[in-house]
Amino acid sequence: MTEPLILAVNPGSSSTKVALFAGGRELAAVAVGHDQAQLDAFRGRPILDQLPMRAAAIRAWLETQPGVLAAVVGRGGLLPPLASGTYRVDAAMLELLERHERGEHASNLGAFLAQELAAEAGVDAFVVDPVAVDEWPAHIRLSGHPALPRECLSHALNTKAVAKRFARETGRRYEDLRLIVAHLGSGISISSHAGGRMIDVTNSREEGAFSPERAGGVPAMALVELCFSGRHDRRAVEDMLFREGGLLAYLGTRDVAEALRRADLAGDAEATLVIDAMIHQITREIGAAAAPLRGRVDAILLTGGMAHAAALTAAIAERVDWIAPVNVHPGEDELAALAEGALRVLRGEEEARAVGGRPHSRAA
Ligand SMILES: Nc1ncnc2c1ncn2[C@@H]1O[C@H](COP(=O)(O)OP(=O)(O)O)[C@@H](O)[C@H]1O
Ligand SMILES: CCCC(=O)OP(=O)(O)O
Repeated sequence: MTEPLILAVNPGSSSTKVALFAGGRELAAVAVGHDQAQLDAFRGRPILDQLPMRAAAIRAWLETQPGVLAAVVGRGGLLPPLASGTYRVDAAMLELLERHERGEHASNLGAFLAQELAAEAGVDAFVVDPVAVDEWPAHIRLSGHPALPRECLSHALNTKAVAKRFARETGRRYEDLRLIVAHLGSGISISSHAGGRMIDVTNSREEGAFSPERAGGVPAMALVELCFSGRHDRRAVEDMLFREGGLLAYLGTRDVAEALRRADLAGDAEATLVIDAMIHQITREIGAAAAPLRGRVDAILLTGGMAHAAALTAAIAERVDWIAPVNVHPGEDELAALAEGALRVLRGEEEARAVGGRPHSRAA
């Protein structure tokens, strides 16, 4: 029997990663680049304005690929807090994403792209483990003021996929492991896992370590001063924190390999200081993530684009391997995790959920 052909779509801030899978096997993949001039034209506009451009780029690639699709699956965006799993894209989900009450992010495009391409092929559209996956116990939500609750937004898709892969490879069940997963990409989220749940995680939009382009947690009173200084409007402050913070703000580059080269080969003191600071913040958060696990941690998993840099992962491991052995899983496994999530539903191993809470019937 031939395996169903699944198109997986992962919209990022500057590219859309796309792959075709036959069952769990990747047949072809591409990162459809969107050039800076194209992206600049969308600056300050709603993220959904990018839909026609991104859909056209995927369609052009898809036309070069043989085969008949069985499903399309996209990265899930800033939906209301959800359980981990595969969700059918429906009108309620699209309406929630259109309202973007939890914020704008490239992942909000995933359901729309999946829906549009699936409709053209006459098949179902899904998202898997959206960034809004929330498995927190109640006390984790308190920040220190009731007007400012903590929010769970993270790289749930890659984090869960890497944790489950580690479990498989070591012959154990994810549910039986106590893990810390550090997703080290353009944004950073560092999570504690126990009993098959992500019981705490630093929100990669606004907490924790600074990253190649995000400020992470910043001093609150200084932020208040900045916001009311009259020198910056709301958009400018958001950009300082979200797209133009971290490494980019300090060194003028979000390219970690370049920053490491500058620090190491060019002996650039500023680059050395900033890299040291980022390593310090990452390792401090990993240390903090051990507390909810009572210090009983089976492994620390380092993943995301930055985990390609051996010098960086070695420096992190050296500071945290007193907690647990450190395993490195460079890059991200998001397209495969998307395809696997859709496949579980197509094979009847999992029932697709609906954002409304109840599982969808196939006819919905
Ligand atoms: N070989 C590498 N060495 C060092 N840093 C890298 C390497 N490859 C990617 N990165 C860094 O990883 C970051 C992007 O990570 P990634 O997980 O692809 O994030 P996202 O998908 O959120 O854009 C970039 O800042 C990039 O500089
Ligand atoms: C919004 C939470 C997930 C996140 O930060 O993803 P990216 O790093 O891909 O922007």
